Amino acid sequence: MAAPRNAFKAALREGRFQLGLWVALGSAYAAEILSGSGYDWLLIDGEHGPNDMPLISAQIGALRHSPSHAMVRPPMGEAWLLKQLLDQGVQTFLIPMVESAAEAEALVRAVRYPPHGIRGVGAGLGRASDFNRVPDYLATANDEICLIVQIESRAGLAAIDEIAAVEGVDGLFIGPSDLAADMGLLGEPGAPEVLAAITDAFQRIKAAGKARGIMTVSLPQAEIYRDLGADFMAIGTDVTCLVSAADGLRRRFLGEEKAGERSGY
Ligand SMILES: O=C(O)C(=O)C[C@H](O)[C@@H](O)CO
Repeated sequence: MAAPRNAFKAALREGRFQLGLWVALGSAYAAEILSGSGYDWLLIDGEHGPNDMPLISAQIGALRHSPSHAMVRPPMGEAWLLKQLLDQGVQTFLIPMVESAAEAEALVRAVRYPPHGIRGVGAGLGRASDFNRVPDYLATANDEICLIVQIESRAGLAAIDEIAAVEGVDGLFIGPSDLAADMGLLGEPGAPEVLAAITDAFQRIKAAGKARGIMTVSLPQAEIYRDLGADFMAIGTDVTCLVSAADGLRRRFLGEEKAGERSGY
């Protein structure tokens, strides 16, 4: 028996668009609720959400048998942290703020067993190997890992061709908010200059044969990114959905807003 098949990675390889949602509430219960909403993938955000290892593990567990694939973004791409997440069963990673091919190569090595990498052997203790019930886990695990690196600075954009050429990087994900901030446009991810940079980045990633990812909380912006050729995209967050629904319900009851007025994302 081999490591579990990574359905998200397979879909990207086959060119099937994957729709996602950001999950930052830090709750396994919320993640389980969202797994019924029909998204192809859910991003458990350890960079900005209040998540630690047990909490991330609980969310991975909640999504384990659901149709929504769990992707995890650790606060940073440290090998020791990736090792723990790998053993908990994380197969798809989104690594923030990658700015060079050397960083990307180190990440590839961090998520692979020797001789291709430096991943430590201990998955028998974790969910990754179904707690040591998957006999061929060690021999097959590398093939099912999907590594997505986030490009969200001018330095990352400058190195994008070299980063995209790294074998073992499956996709490049543009972070419009941080990119805008780095470009001197804090809070303006939809600015024309940022869109021009994203358009150019998408073309370069496509030319390298890698998948193009992005996120937004604006539906009109999502349509623009879709037209630009995004292969996978998150179109909102659990937090913004909750705020929008709760605030909107109260406003509608109080007559401050007509039903549907704030349907938004
Ligand atoms: O820079 C970005 O954009 C991202 O990395 C996504 C964010 O962290 C954020 O917009 C999530 O709401």
